[in-house]
Amino acid sequence: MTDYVKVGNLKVASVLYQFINTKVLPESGLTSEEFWANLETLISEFASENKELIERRHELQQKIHNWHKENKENVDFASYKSFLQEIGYLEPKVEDFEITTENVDAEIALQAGPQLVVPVNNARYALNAANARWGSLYDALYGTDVISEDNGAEKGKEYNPVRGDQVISMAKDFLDDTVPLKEGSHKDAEKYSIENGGLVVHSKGKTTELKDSSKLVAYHGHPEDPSTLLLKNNGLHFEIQIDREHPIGKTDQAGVKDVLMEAAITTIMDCEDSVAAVDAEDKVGVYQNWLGLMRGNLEETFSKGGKSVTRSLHEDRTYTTLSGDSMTLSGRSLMFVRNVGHLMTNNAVLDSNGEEVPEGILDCMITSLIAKHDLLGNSKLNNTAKGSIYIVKPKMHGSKEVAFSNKLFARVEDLLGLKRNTLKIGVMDEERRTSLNLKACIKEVKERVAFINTGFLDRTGDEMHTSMEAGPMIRKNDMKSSTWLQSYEKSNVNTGLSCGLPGRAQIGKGMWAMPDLMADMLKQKDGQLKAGANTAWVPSPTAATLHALHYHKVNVSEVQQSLRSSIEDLQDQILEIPIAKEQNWSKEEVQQELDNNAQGILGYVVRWVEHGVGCSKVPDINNVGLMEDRATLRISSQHVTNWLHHGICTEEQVLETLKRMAKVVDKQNADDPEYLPMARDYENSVAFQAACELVFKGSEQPSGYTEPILHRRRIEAKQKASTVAQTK
Ligand SMILES: CC(=O)SCCNC(=O)CCNC(=O)[C@H](O)C(C)(C)COP(=O)(O)OP(=O)(O)OC[C@H]1O[C@@H](n2cnc3c(N)ncnc32)[C@H](O)[C@@H]1OP(=O)(O)O
Ligand SMILES: O=CC(=O)O
Ligand SMILES: [Mg+2]
Repeated sequence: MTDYVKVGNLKVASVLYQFINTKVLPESGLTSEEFWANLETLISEFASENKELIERRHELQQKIHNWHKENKENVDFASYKSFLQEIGYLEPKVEDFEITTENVDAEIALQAGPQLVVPVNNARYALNAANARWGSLYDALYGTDVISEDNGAEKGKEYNPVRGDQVISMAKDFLDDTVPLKEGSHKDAEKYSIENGGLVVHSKGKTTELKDSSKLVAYHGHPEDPSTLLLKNNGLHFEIQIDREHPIGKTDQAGVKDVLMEAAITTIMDCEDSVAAVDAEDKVGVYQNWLGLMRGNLEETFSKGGKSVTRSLHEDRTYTTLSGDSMTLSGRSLMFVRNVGHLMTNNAVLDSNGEEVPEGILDCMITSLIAKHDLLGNSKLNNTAKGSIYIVKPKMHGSKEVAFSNKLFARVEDLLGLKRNTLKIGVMDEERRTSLNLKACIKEVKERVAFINTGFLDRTGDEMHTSMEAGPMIRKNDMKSSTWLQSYEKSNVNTGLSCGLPGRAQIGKGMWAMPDLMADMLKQKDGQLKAGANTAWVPSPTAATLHALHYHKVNVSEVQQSLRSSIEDLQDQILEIPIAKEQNWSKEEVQQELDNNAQGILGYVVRWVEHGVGCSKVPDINNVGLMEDRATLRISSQHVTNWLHHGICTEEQVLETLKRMAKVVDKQNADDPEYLPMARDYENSVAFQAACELVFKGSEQPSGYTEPILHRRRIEAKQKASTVAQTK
């Protein structure tokens, strides 16, 4: 049971009330009385409109379901499109305009580079993410499958010089590609020095220089024997680190011990899909880490490799420039915070009618208040240099919902004493109604937009749910090459370019969801840059370091410039529904699809519901660990629902599959002493029942979202665990 304090006409969970009053409000410029009164004002002004927007989603969805039911035999594209226009799902075209966002930090406006996402309630990971601005290339290559373990290059327990040599060779290839020498290769370098303000590379009794001398920016140590060389290419820095005493440096003829890459330029501290926060207590867990990041004092102590480690935020990095001045680069990734969307409510605050308030409104007010500390200089480690607060807003449907966020942000600015447009917005383009009307959406936030990003995972879930009645969908893995998805990705870039985002805001692309397949990522993820994105999501710091290599190869601003000449309207292609033209799947293929979906759903849900873990690496049926979050769950559950709905499989078959896969997932978790096996008692396993509900009641879920079921089931599991604890 949650304890509440009555504050004005609100009831505020005691745990939140205490946290805000004692930890957040001091030094924020607001008194407790002001803050809670302002929150009440905000809720009274915005909660009912928020509700209406959700009802509007439902109303449009019902009309679309009905249209498909009535037009099953006879799907005529022109009449489908005019129907969508009539109901307001497709919005009127918008005149050309350009965004005018100001005071955007260089990491967003100017630098192209990786964007890391992390569940903010995990302090260990969140700190690691903030510090992932800089990452060791040697470690990233050595520790991943980028270097194969064949021919004596296995990782093993001790350092393996065969593998190490391959790492060093790859890193030097990177140097030759990025900062080539006038003559010869970095592989032959015997000594680096700085003479007359330029890099001199000594090799075999001769010297050479950089082809482009401007790429050397600064250094550490003595010019004749530097310990660090700071270089810059395509707007991104990296360091060649030299130490002849170091175990690796000792083996290198030039003493190079590592190449340190500027990696996660920006990080999204996530309160949304990678987090399980269902009540006041959980929300405080989320907010307190964000507070620690914004005040620069977050710390976490944990044990790693048998040792106790305390992790805190890294300091900035200071260098000597070639003219002898001092220069500083940020030691940390520039942080965004992702709020939740408009859908959910939370029991952390109850309104005057005793109803839970919209969680998105609460997030906006509290995460902004917390970030105000950064603007006030209350942190020893600054986030923004431009006085901005960066909020990612997910899962908005169409321009009215974006306009609502804009209005909400402006009101929060007033209530917190922040200048207009301090709160910048990152618009996730991850719902069909937003992709189709993106220009109108951007227009609503044209003075505060700091990014658009194709969240293709949620977007795929929405694609399937919106057209649930149109027919059975193609297989999940075929979605990536389907017309709608490719056109949506292109259209997002086109729209971003035509609305003048370059130089002011990011055009971003989605997550690499296979955290262990780094060799594949290295081969493929530059495709997002070639398609015009100046940032793309990675799941881990290691992935950020490796993905940074792509930005050195591809000059995104040149790509964006060249794409401007081929901007076209792709709305009709985006509207192409990915239903299977022929349903000639073999029995085995159907079963394989179900097995894979069921394994992913159960593997993720069991940790969400029973342990409150919002993002997990879950093996698929080929034993590849996949990053699963609520968006990937939305896809898998909606896919099963869709095939069930259209008779591609039966209810018995799905239940049998879920039960069989529950045993597989139980086995995968057998080493965890806290784990509650699902197969022991399917009926009473809250996680198993949640998974069943997600697929068997999938058509009824708003936009196919998984949050309503996950939250309810997590609350149930928490209550069950506390009853068990009390009876012990
Ligand atoms: C559709 C969407 O909305 S996508 C956005 C939401 N998704 C995300 O935020 C993905 C975030 N990623 C993660 O949570 C994790 O990488 C997972 C769950 C996918 C895998 O986690 P694990 O199985 O623990 O990874 P693994 O064991 O390989 O690595 C753990 C190490 O990497 C670090 N790490 C992994 N992911 C991250 C991350 N995103 N940020 C910072 N550090 C990370 C951990 O801190 C840990 O290092 P440490 O021991 O020094 O603390
Ligand atoms: O939020 C990202 C997505 O792909 O969904
Ligand atoms: Mg998403």
